[in-house]
Amino acid sequence: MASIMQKNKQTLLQTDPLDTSLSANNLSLKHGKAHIIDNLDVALPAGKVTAIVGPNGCGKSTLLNGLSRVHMPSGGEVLLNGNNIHRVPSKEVARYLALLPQDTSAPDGISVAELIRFGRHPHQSLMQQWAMDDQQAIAYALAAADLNELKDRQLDTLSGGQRQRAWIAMSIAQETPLLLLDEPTSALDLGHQIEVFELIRHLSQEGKTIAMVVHDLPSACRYADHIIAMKGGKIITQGPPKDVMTKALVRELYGIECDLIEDPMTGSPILINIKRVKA
Ligand SMILES: Nc1ncnc2c1ncn2[C@@H]1O[C@H](COP(=O)(O)OP(=O)(O)OP(=O)(O)O)[C@@H](O)[C@H]1O
Repeated sequence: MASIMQKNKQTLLQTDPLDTSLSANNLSLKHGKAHIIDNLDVALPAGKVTAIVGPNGCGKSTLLNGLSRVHMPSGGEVLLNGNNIHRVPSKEVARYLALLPQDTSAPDGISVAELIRFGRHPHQSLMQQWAMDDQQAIAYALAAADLNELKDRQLDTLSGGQRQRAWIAMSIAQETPLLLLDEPTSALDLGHQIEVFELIRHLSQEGKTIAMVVHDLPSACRYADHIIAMKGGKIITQGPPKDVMTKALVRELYGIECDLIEDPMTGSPILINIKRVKA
């Protein structure tokens, strides 16, 4: 039995974050009997920020969960560094890939610092439970998510936005080359949204590959290098924001008319004159 397990397990070892890759071939994902994603091919550009956009229910979270091994495919495969992710031991996957899901839950009474410490679990072994690296990663994550003043508070006493920052900090503390974030700024005030998006950009400049589900199109265009636009479980277009974001796409995705202008500071597309055309 042990030798069969050994044979099926695959090893990933990559030291340069830019060598870490995540892709899917012919990926199909179901909820119960409902086919949500069918035969989808996707590859996250290494070292870049990818924003996944599309209307409610189009399958963005399902795709992210499929890519991160949370959701078992009904067909096709997800490849982490070229290996079928379902054949890689969980702890090894967790050293490469962190997922911040849309719905999070934590044990009752846990503090912010304790939650963030969970992020270090994949790096610990029986021989070495806690090291200087862990301490530094936690200090970095606390500062990055602006949580130093809240680190001893119980998670369930925080506001929704504060709690969201604590979960972001946990993902950052995991120090993985791949970060998959499902609506990481949905509960944040404008100031903290910008901080989180700038942190995401900074992490990608350090070589991390990041995919985030975002509803706010101007933020997706401003902070992502690559947009994946989804509808009905399919990728309808993808590419750099300036190439992808058109009036026709916005109409197709959301049933709204708008004009697009360039942000005078960044050159990224902004929507104006927005009008609903479809009920
Ligand atoms: N646990 C579940 N059981 C059954 N159906 C589900 C489940 N989770 C999601 N679905 C369905 O799968 C489809 C895709 O859902 P998903 O959450 O991936 O969409 P989304 O694009 O992330 O939506 P949103 O923008 O609202 O978060 C929807 O029709 C949804 O109702």
